[in-house]
Amino acid sequence: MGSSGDAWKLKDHPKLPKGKTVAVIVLDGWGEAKPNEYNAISVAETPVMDSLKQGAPEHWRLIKAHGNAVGLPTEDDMGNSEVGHNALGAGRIFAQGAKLVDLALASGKIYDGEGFKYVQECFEKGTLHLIGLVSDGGVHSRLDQLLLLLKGAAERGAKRIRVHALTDGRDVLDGSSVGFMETLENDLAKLREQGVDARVASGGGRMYVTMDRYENDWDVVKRGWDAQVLGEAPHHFKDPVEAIKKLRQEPNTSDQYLAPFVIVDDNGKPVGPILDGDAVVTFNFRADRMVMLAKALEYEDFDKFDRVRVPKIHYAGMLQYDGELKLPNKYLVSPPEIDRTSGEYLVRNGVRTFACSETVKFGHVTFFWNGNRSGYFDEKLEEYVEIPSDSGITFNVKPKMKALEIAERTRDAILSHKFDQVRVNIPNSDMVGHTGDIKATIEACKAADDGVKMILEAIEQVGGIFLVTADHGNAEDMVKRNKKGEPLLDKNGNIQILTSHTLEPVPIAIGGPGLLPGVRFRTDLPTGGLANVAATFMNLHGFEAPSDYEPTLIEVVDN
Ligand SMILES: O=C(O)[C@@H](CO)OP(=O)(O)O
Ligand SMILES: [Mn+2]
Ligand SMILES: [Mn+2]
Repeated sequence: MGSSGDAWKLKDHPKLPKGKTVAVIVLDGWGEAKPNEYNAISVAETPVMDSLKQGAPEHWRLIKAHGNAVGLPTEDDMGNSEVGHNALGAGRIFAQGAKLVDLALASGKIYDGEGFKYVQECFEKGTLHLIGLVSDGGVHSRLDQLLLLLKGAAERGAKRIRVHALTDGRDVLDGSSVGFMETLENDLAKLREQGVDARVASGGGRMYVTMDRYENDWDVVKRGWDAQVLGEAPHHFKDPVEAIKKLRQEPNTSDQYLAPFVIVDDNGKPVGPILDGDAVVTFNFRADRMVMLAKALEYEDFDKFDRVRVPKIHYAGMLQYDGELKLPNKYLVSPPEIDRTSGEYLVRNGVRTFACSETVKFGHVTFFWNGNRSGYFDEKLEEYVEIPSDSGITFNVKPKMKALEIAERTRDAILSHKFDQVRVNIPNSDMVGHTGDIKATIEACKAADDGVKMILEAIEQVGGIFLVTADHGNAEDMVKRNKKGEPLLDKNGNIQILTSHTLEPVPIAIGGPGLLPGVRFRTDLPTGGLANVAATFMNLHGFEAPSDYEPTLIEVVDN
């Protein structure tokens, strides 16, 4: 594409009119699965979503939201918000971070780049610190990638390595952090045998330590900073596996919320604070939950918490997490180049756009939607509204979250006639689903359905069009299953709760008084996925999608 305005001009759709208000609603973590007692969506009262389903096959269908359809390495990879919203917004499938890191490690190219060379400069005199999520969840990071990186760094001169491990239990089963830490410890022991001083230095649960997002709660990042950089934490252990086992016995805790700890030597001294002259790599490939730490590590001017001591380090991210902020400046693997997103096209074609969610998902319908880019394309045509999320709680205690507030603001945006597209993420089924609390998740699904109802009523009033879909599954299956699909029990005979996303497809529904009677889902795209949605809503705005976009899901038949 050239840089002239013409390059952005979208062709008129031959049959569909312009000027309709289009609501694009993304239910986070709302997949489709057989009804049963562990399917919180089927158990919940969801009259609006149920009624949309009655519109099948013309106005309701399923689309793929996991694996290759969203640029992940394998069909066993569940979907997630980053890849899901990237695909929804970009209308094309990009090889995503997980895959790009796999390729860079396999070819060895990761070690030839500027980012690795930059951290390597510290290997002679300093310590290499690796900070990130230790699990095989594949949403934010992968343990096998960390192990390869450890080995590769040691082979290339790292003599002293410290891992700052965040425990998961959200993309993987709660309790699995013990096993992951054992695997990591095994590999570190092998490195020690080879003369590399390699150890775990600190740890903590991802939701309580470090991995906050969209600046919802800086205390989370501060707890991590204290442990990782300053070597200060409420709990001291000599052995990280023992640390996890012990801390898991505290009341009301889980892998996700484990208290921060540091590993100390025989004299009680922390083994791995981050010091001047050290190198740091944050090994998560996914952006949202690393951006805040990246700012703390990289920015000279920083007032979000008192860093106490700011070490002079060489810092690189596994990827660059924010292309617009160029954050971090150095990185090991180039991120997917998600360009020419639907958001940018539509704005450049005059479509006035409103986007809204609460803090914990705000960046999903802005940053991820726009190809991991923060900020507006055209301030005059866009308004992004963030409803502040509650912080410091697990969302099962408030399963309604801010669904009502999101819906109200969106309703008002629709009724104001100031926007052509209103785009929202309703987070409940995902955020509460991740807590593993089935009862609360059922309430969450009802709250999301209520939110959809309010938005659809506003669309009805203005004669608009709606498109309702989801970014990946979560709440539709809350139990770990065997290959036959039967619920798995733990050694006490209790079901194993599934806190993670799933591999299930997600629904997509279209409708509203502004939808021409002849518009219906095509039948020749049975494998359609999230990346087909952008062309679909571009059509609903009266435009043809760019030719390299994944094809639209709809056709217009003459009645
Ligand atoms: O909470 C998150 O970070 C992920 C799960 O790891 O969920 P989502 O992709 O829905 O944001
Ligand atoms: Mn999501
Ligand atoms: Mn999620």
